[in-house]
Amino acid sequence: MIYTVTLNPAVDYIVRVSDFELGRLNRSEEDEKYPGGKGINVSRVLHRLGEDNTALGFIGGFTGRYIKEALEQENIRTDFIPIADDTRVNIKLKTFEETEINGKSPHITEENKRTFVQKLELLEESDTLVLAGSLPSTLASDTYKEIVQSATSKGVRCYVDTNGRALHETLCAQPFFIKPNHHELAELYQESIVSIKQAAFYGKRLKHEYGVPHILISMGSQGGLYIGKGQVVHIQPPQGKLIHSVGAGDSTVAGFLTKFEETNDPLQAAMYAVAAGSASAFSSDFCTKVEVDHYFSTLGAETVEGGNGHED
Ligand SMILES: Nc1ncnc2c1ncn2[C@@H]1O[C@H](COP(=O)(O)OP(=O)(O)OP(=O)(O)O)[C@@H](O)[C@H]1O
Ligand SMILES: O=P(O)(O)OC[C@@]1(O)O[C@H](CO)[C@@H](O)[C@@H]1O
Repeated sequence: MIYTVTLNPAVDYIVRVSDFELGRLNRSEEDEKYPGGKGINVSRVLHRLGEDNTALGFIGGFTGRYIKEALEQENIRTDFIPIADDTRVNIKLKTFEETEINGKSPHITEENKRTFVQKLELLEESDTLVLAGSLPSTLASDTYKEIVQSATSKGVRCYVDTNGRALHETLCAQPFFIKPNHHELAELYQESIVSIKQAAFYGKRLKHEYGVPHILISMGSQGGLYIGKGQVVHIQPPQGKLIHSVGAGDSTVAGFLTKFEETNDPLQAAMYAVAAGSASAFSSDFCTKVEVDHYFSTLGAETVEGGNGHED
């Protein structure tokens, strides 16, 4: 079974205002609400790609109820832990550019955390765990690291998509897969990364230092760079018009996981990941399987260095 974990979910409130002015009353032309948070987005895309999964995490209040109901309407199983505070609301303001204001995280008590850890104790060897998004501020920065250590010791495959200190600490627990974007990778090394060559350099360094088996660096309109054993491969994204980039990275994670489960081939998985990320970036909601399969059939991969892309 695949489980996604969103410790800090959100209702994503997407507001379109074409002539937005700071300090004035602005009225939206269109607004939409979605159940959000990175793990929840991964759950939604996995489901669209045909992968049965269960969404875990903490939810509370009217916003939490909305998330649970919205997921259940899409036939996605949930097993959230209720908390006292309201789940946050994240504002995605679309003017001539995209501006995000992510809400403050709710309080997670020690008791909430204990209940969650007990739930994870039931994981089995054949399970896959996706840990995605920020940590609520009341949880320690090594929370993902602890979860990955414990799950990996049982043979559970852990996919991690987070940033900053939480990512840095989790690397020591050697998750099966990580998907930093190039800004997150740059932050780890306090460097600037803009080119594929720079991303390859720091991605290889990260692999050498921490031994994470599968690293996919997402690079927005430059596609993705996969770094595996003896493989450093760049996948150029398909052509298309950017409509909504929020959740493109989560679609990338879901794409990799879906194809890897099917083929056990990381290069195919990385290509499917880029196809899924781009298909979501090119639509106003998330990608559909038809779109992802179509883009996947058009993609190629180019070895940056370190083998022909098919070595293990
Ligand atoms: N402008 C674009 N054109 C084509 N593909 C894109 C574009 N932006 C994003 N993508 C696709 O989506 C994938 C993930 O994008 P990105 O690197 O921006 O992830 P991210 O920063 O984690 O995103 P987010 O946090 O918004 O979910 C890319 O690897 C690429 O395949
Ligand atoms: O604040 P975090 O947890 O880092 O990111 C949360 C978030 O911005 O990420 C998702 C897109 O990837 C959105 O659904 C959500 O609002």
